Amino acid sequence: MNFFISASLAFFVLSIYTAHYIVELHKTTKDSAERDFVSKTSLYVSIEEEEDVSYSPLQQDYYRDSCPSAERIIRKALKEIYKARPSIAPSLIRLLFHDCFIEGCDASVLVDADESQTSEKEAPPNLSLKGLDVIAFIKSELENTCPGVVSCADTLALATKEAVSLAGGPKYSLRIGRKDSLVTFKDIAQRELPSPHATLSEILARFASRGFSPQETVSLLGAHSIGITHCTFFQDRLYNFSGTGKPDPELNTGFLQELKSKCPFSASASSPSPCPDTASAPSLPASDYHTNYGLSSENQIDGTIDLSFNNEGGYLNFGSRYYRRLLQNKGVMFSDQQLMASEETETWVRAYASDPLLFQRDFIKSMVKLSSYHVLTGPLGQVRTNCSKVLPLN
Ligand code: HEM
Ligand SMILES: [Ca+2]
Ligand SMILES: [Ca+2]
Repeated sequence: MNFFISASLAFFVLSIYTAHYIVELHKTTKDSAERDFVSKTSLYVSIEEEEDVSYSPLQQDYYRDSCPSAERIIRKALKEIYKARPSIAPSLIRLLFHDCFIEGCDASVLVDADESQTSEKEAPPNLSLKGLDVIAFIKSELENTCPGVVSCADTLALATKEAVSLAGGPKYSLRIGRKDSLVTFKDIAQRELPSPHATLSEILARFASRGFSPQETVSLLGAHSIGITHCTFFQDRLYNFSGTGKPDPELNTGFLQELKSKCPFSASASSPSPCPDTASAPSLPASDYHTNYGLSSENQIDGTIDLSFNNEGGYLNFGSRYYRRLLQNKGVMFSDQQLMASEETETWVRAYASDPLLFQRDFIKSMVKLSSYHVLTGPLGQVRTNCSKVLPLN
């Protein structure tokens, strides 16, 4: 009797899980090649599911037999690169966000355009991404040791985890076993990545549709306590806010002067056209975009602001200093300062400003959630050998 109940319960749970899995399949397959692939393998999916006893499709020790040194290789490589190029840490964190936010953590953002598809990298919010060269380098190290085993999506998630720690953020562990996509999503990236001109309700809606609460959204934005922002993304706030010809009245006046001196007036900010809904890219020449990832931003046409403000508040204030600046109306982008626009989000800004440990705990949870969002696992997806090239299906 007991056996009968638990057996049917198990069957019930399994069928829900399998059904859910298949719904997910349909949601994620944007491309007919991938759809073909899925229909050929869907039987395999259900068998695979019955054998999978773990709750999450990702696993603790996924490469234990196939590539036991994977995490060590990634950690060592990133540590070396970081010494010569500390800007790699924020660049990877942003790269992970842009990958995971668009159709999940599947390394779709890394794929080059070819005859059959455009590239997500060409979507305007992605034009200023950096660190792709470093993922390619680490992946080639992994290929030397365990060819064809470690996915680009896992490489990016694990390298980002190291980057957070190297940049003074909290340490966390990740489950692994992500697979790489067969397609890229340029149009979705263009439409869905939040703009630096977005209002709070727009920002919260984008994150909510991916299952992130307002609190989780506020905690993730703490990543804006490191790295850089091109002047282009907030210039309108300095010279021509909402077409008024005046600065954003919300902006701290001392900070306004500081920003103006680093981002002198340029014609594009005075243009009467309203801010586009998606982030407009800084006008980096193509050669710069493709080859100069490692060069300092001084070499670029557009000026930049250092978001860490020389590690204001101490090196260990990763995160918290961002919220303290928001309390002083010193958010750099309009979207940053918007976190003060509702009581709920303001409450979390205050909490994280005054309690770095609370921030670290919540940031870890949100980063793990972001790094595991909508992953391809099991027979879905592939393990690319070169992160910028999808492998042919057969
Ligand atoms: C409302 C949501 C967000 C908007 C509008 C936004 C927008 C931007 C923009 C415009 C930049 C400047 C890029 C450049 O000038 O090259 C930037 C930088 C950055 N963003 Fe975000 N972002 C958002 C959320 C996030 C999240 C959730 C994370 C990570 C968890 C993140 C991590 C970063 C990092 C680390 C940088 C610095 C990049 C570097 O120095 O290379 N952002 N963001
Ligand atoms: Ca993706
Ligand atoms: Ca997906």
